[in-house]
Amino acid sequence: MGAGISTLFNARNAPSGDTDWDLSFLNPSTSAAPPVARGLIILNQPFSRSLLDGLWKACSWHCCADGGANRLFDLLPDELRRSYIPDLIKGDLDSLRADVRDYYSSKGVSVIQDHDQNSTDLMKCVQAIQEHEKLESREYDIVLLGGLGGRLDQTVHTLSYVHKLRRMRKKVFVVTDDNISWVLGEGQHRILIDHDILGPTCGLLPIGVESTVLTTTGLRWNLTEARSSFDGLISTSNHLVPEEKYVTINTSRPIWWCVELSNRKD
Ligand SMILES: Nc1ncnc2c1ncn2[C@@H]1O[C@H](COP(=O)(O)OP(=O)(O)OP(=O)(O)O)[C@@H](O)[C@H]1O
Ligand SMILES: Cc1ncc(C[n+]2csc(CCO)c2C)c(N)n1
Repeated sequence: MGAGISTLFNARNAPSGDTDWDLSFLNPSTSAAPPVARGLIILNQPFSRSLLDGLWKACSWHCCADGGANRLFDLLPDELRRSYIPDLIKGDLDSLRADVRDYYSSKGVSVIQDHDQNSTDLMKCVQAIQEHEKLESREYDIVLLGGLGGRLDQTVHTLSYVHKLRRMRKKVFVVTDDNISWVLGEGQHRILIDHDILGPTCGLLPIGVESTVLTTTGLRWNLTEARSSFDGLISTSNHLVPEEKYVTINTSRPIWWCVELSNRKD
C-alpha cells in the first residue's frame, strides 16, 4: 500500500480509499502531543474513569449530549470535577439533571437546548462540532464515548449515523469500555496495532451495505476476496495476531470494524 507514515494523521488528504489509521490517542502512556484536533462527545451511557481520562486528554473540545453530562458529573469526585469542564452541553435536555445543569452553568459551560424531535442528541452534538469547526477554520476528528451496546434503537442509530457521516470523510470513532469501532470506507486500510491496548478480538461487520468483498492481513482468520453480508458471512470473534504490527483491510463497500479494548476495567 502506498501511504506512508507521513500520511498517518492526514487521511482526509490521502488518495481516496487508501487510509492509514493510528489509535495512539487511546494509549495514556503515549506522551506525544495530539497531531490532530479531536472533539469528544460524551453520550448518556456508563463508562469507566480510566477510559474517560484517556479520551479527555486526547481531545481538545468536549461536549456532553444531554444526560451525558450527568455521567461525567457522577463519575468524578468533587475535587476533580472542575478539571473536566466540557465546552458545551447540548440536546433536548430531557435527561440533564438540574443540579448538573446548575453546576456546569456556574462554570461557564454553554447549555444549549434544541427541541427538534426529528434529530437525536447525538446528531445535535455533531452539528455543534461542525459549527465549532467553521468558527475555528479547522477540522476535528470525532470521538463518541458510548452509543453502542445499550438500547437497541439508540445502538442502531449510532451505527447508521456514523455510517452516514463517512461521506463527509470525517474520522469518527466510537469508544466504549469494551471496543473501539469505526467505519472503513471502500478501499484499502492499514491499521497500526498497539497490542498493549487492543485485542485480542475484532470483527468486520457488513452493516448498511448489501454486501462487500473483503481481503485482510494481520488477522487470525484472514479473508481473501471473500464476500461478506449481513445475510451471509460475517467475521466476528476474529483475533489480532500478536506478532503483526498492522492489520490491513481492503473492502469494496463501507464496513464497520471493531476491535476489543484490553485493560480497560476499573
Ligand atoms: N441506552 C442507550 N444506548 C445507547 N446510546 C444511548 C443510550 N441512551 C442514550 N444514548 C446516547 O446518548 C445520547 C443522549 O442520551 P439521553 O439519555 O440524554 O437522551 P435520550 O432522550 O435518551 O436521547 P435522544 O434525545 O437522542 O433520543 C443519545 O442521543 C444517544 O446517542
Ligand atoms: C419516524 C420517526 N420516528 C421517531 C421519531 C422520534 N424521534 C426521533 S429523534 C427524536 C428526538 C429525541 O431527542 C425523537 C423524539 C421521529 N421524529 N420520527
